[in-house]
Amino acid sequence: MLITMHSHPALEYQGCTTDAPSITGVSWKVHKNFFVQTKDGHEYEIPRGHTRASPVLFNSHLPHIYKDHDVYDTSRFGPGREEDKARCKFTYEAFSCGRHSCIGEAYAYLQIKVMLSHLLVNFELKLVSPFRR
Ligand code: HEM
Repeated sequence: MLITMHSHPALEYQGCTTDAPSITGVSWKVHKNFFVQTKDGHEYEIPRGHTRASPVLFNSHLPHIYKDHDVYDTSRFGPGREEDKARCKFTYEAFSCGRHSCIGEAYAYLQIKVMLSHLLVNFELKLVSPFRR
């Protein structure tokens, strides 16, 4: 099946798809000791050989980073707010960060937009339950 990309106003800026991949988790083995710092300033050393797990769903809803952290609000990533960049370059980690971050990120966003475009262009959508505030 060939799916073509139709542009749709709802998909104009990246924020509309940025929330979609925020439910994954990342874990890997630590190859050399490193330090992490909590928001209260406490430092912990993570020793070599340990497995580091990063629950992306949890990290994407931290109240000291994201305003109304439990609300599905794609505008939080848009111009003027950019909550995903407010703290540091590693705040948004759905595609991981650093040297081994996802090389398919841009492609994944493109695919999500193609899928959403296809749904918005071809179907009438309505909420069957009230929108959670
Ligand atoms: C919503 C879709 C996607 C999500 C949420 C996602 C997420 C991630 C995450 C979190 C990592 C880091 C894993 C780690 O540190 O252990 C990763 C790595 C990677 N991803 Fe994705 N990914 C997505 C789609 C894709 C696509 C479409 C491709 C290729 C076409 C791709 C290719 C890769 C590759 C090759 C790596 C390994 C990079 C490295 O180790 O240097 N991903 N992805």
